Amino acid sequence: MKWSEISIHTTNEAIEPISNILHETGASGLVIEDPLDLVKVRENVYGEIYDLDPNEYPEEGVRIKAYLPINSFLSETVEEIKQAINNLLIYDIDLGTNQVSLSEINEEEWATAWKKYYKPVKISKKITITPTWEEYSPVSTDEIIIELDPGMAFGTGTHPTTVLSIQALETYLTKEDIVIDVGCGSGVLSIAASKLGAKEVYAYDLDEIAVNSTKLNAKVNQLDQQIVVKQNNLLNNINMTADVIVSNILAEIIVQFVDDAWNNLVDGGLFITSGIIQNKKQLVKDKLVEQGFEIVAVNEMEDWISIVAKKNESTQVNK
Ligand SMILES: C[S@@+](CC[C@H](N)C(=O)[O-])C[C@H]1O[C@@H](n2cnc3c(N)ncnc32)[C@H](O)[C@@H]1O
Repeated sequence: MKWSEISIHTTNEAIEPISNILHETGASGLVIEDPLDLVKVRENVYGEIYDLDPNEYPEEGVRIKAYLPINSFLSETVEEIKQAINNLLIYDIDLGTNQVSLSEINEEEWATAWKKYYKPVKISKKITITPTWEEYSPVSTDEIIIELDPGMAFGTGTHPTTVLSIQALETYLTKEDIVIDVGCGSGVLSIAASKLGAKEVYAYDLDEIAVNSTKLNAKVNQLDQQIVVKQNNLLNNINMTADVIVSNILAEIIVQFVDDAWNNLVDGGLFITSGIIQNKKQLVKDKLVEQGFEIVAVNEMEDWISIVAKKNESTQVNK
C-alpha cells in the first residue's frame, strides 16, 4: 500500500490539538520533530537523547508528520485536517507558519520511518535504554544497558511514567528481591529490575502483543530465563508474594488492585505505582493509605506522578 506523509509546520502550543485532529481523521504513525528535543535535558539531568540528526528538525517551530493511506478520499481527508487546524484559531492557538505539505512514501519506508526518532537515552543514574537496531557503547563501566524493540507495545522506555518507575526501581530495589511487574508492555521495567539485581521477575499484561513483546525483549537482553512472562488481568489469581510490585498503568486501574497488591507483597514490601496524572495523585494516595500502605515517596516528572508505598502490617486499617 502507498502512503501519503502529511507534514504540518506549526508551534509547540499547537502540538496537542493538531495531534488529536490527526488521530481523529485516522492518520497513523505520528512523529513530532521539535528542535527542543535536540537540547532537551530533563529537570533531573537525565533523559539525554544521543545522536538525533539536527538536519531532520526544523530550525524554528515544530513539524508534525503523520501518514494517511492513499485512496480516493485522500484529498477530502487532507481538506478536513486543514479546516480543523484553521478552526483552532478560534481558541487563540498560535499556528505559526501553518504550512501543510504532502509527499508519497511506500509501505516499507512508512513501517520504519519512526525508528530514526528513537535513539539511546540515559534515563537514570545507571540505566541507558537503546533500541536494538542502534550501536551504542557504554560511557562508564557501571552503566546498565537495556536493549529494546518496542514494536507495537507501549514502552520505548523514554516516557516520563516509565522513567519515574525505573528511577524508583533503581532507588529501592535490593539485590535478590522478587519483583512483579503489572502491565509489562515492552518489558522495560522487568528487564530493568532484573538488571538491577532482582532474583526473580514476573511480568504480566492483559494484552497479548505486550506479552510477546516482553518475551522478545527479555530474550534480546539474555534474561528469558530470569523473567517469567504471562498474560494476566492485573494480579487476578496470582498466588505468590513479592518484595516489590511495580506498575506503570493509570490511576484508575491502580486503585482497582491496591488490595491485591497488598496481599501479594511481603510485609515491608514496596508497591511502586506510576502512570498517575497530576490531578489523580490524591485519589491514588488516599486509596493506598486506606489500605494500610505507608507513602515512602512521591516523585514527579512533567505532568506525571509516581508513588512508592510500603506495606506495613502494623498500620493496616481493620476493614
Ligand atoms: C502504560 S503501559 C506501561 C508499559 C511498561 N510497563 C512501561 O512502563 O513502559 C501499561 C500497560 O498495562 C497494560 N494493562 C492495561 N490494563 C491491564 C490489566 N487490567 N491487566 C494487565 N495489564 C494491563 C497495557 O496493556 C500496557 O501494556
